[in-house]
Amino acid sequence: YINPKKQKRKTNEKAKLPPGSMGWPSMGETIQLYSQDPNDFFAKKQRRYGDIFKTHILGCPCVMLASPEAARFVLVTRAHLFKPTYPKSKEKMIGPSALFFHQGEYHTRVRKLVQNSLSPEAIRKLIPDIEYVAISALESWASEQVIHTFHEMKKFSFEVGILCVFGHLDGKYREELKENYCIIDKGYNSFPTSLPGTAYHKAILARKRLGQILSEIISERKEKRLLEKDLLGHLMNFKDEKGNTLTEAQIADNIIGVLFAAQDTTASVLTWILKYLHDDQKLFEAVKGEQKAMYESNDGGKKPLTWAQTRNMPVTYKVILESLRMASIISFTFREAVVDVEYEGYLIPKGWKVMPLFRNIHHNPEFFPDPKHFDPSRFEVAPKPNTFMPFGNGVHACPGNELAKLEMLILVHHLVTKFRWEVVGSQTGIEYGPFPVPLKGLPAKFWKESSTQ
Ligand code: HEM
Repeated sequence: YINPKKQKRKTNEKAKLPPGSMGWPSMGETIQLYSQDPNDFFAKKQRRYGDIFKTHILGCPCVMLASPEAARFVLVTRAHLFKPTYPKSKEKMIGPSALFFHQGEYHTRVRKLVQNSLSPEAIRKLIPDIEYVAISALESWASEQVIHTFHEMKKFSFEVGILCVFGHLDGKYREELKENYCIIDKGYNSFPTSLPGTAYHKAILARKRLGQILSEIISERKEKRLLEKDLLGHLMNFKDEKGNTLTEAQIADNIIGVLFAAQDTTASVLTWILKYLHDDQKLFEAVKGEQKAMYESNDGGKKPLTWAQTRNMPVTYKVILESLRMASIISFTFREAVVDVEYEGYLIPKGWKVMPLFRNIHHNPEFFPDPKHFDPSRFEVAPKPNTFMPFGNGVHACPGNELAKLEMLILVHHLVTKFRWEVVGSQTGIEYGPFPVPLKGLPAKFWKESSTQ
């Protein structure tokens, strides 16, 4: 008879830590990570130590995982052994009840509500509204000299986020939300301190204000007894088997969290798409051909796009997938081992962080030949299982992925059928804020195509 508990401990005793260097004990390798392209940092380590290696990041011992199997182990098959982990300052800024900080029953419950409000059935109804937001954005860019593409894309993805969360929200609330989000944006990655006047402190105040605005919106809905099918409606109407509802703070944290998760991510990818299309004329023509055909069949854009049409844009869709792979804007994620875990003979001690390295997997020539080359046709064949995870994997995988793809398709449709654009300046390179975007946010000039013909 073998006692499984003893057996387990024995194996753990034999397991050794993964290879790797821990750097300086206090600062770890943090300085090295931030002083160079983080992907070079990981790629060098991977070449030296293999797919699993240890290091110190932000003062924490950490195991990095660069194989699809290891990422799946942490995010899917053994997800219960690893909890999400974020710096306390970020948790405070977004709100501690937001779903991505949680594991277990509360997470599952809230996630279901978020998923329902972002399901294909829910988002297909938003197509005309998203089209309206996209066209207004494009028209406004065409009336400017030069725009900061990333900033403008952020405005666009925020408006779409608002549509999902609140449906048609009063302009007064929209402006107030935008204003306070901008302040949070500036403070989110700054040094956390309670000193008045600092970007972080201002952001914390703006966060409080966001809570108040949401409270007003909720009161108004309650007064009018509105039963909406948007995310706010789902969260407000929730009742568990015992009749418990969500508190206003839980609702607010989740709404602020979703808007946060939706904005910079989608905006960065859209900025990359514009750069890739701009840099490859043949590709641009192929996308334009596909979209123009649809535009013509919709009476020159008089009829709105249908859900079926958005599901049938194979050329554009592959450009989106390849942009997600190339840019891999979420290069990695963090979890923390809740017990000692053994993987492939290696020990991951309790309390250590683990980081599945999405970007390294997406740029591994074994899964994506010639990985630095932008080639949408590689997606004519489905990638090998678990090698393509731009939206993560498992219990915390992105519930907004269909919406993100839908809004990107819609924006590209209107962009290539009616507008042209030129990137301004000759800078090439990447900026990290913290998601990678083209240098200076891709300054560009837009114009309406008809005015050049
Ligand atoms: C191209 C755009 C986007 C990308 C690349 C992206 C990527 C991701 C990734 C990789 C995760 C998982 C993180 C982890 O496991 O640690 C995630 C989670 C999440 N995303 Fe997205 N996302 C995008 C757009 C959106 C949008 C538009 C929304 C909402 C409208 C959204 C809402 C969320 C939420 C709420 C989570 C947390 C889910 C959970 O913890 O259960 N995302 N996203």
